[in-house]
Amino acid sequence: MSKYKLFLLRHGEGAWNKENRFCSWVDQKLSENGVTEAQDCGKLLKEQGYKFDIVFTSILSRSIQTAWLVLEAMGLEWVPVVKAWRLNERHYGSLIGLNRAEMALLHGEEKVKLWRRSYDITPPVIDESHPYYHEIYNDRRYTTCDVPIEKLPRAESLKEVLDRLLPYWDSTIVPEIRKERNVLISAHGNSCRALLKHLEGISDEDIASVTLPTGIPVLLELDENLRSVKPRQLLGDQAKIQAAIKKVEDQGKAKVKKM
Ligand SMILES: O=C(O)[C@@H](COP(=O)(O)O)OP(=O)(O)O
Repeated sequence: MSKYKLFLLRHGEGAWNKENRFCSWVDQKLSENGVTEAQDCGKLLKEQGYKFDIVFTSILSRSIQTAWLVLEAMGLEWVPVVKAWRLNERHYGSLIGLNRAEMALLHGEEKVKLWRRSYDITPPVIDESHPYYHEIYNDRRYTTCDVPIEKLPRAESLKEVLDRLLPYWDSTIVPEIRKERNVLISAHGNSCRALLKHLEGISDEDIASVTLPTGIPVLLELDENLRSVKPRQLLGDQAKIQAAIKKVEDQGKAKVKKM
């Protein structure tokens, strides 16, 4: 029986989503389109009569900005926004900054699909020679985490995302849900996929075909044990949502650059 409702949201389109680059722990703001997506998401939730008592985000700007825009559109600016690195996007290691279509040309679409969607394959780690290494690990936000900077990930599989996210889910988010607070998690494609895998009991194989578009609220209905009891609902125009999912999937296709 459905006892609790929970919303997951992948942030609105970010600048590097648009450029088809692996963004991961690089802190990019929303694109103009991403701002509109987040505002539209808030309007839709308001129209449908939903309210939030607390919002959880990662410590990456695109998820925080999305939460703010959603709350503003709902007239709920006063609602607390709680941030944690444990909701950050998956750490894509040395793939960070690279263009997916170019990687598909170089390494093949299958390899890029494995990197992006397999459950337990960790991409190559980032090291100090990587152009974004210092930008990430010298960022003051990472001194605020519950683990020291040197222990923070250097690359993660989806499984490793779930391993670092679950303790936070259990200790901090679950108690709010059990208090019957209306919770929104504004996070990322892969941190939301990891949580979905856990809540819906999706197999290691089947999670590969779950793709989330930007700016679309995902409604989950959970039972007493916080397990999903109904198929997830992606709210909004279903044809547009399917097209947006296909667009994300196609980001990993090899495209020959026009001369
Ligand atoms: O890191 C990124 O570039 C994307 C996910 O990339 P894919 O797994 O879809 O390749 O994360 P998000 O935009 O949700 O923060």
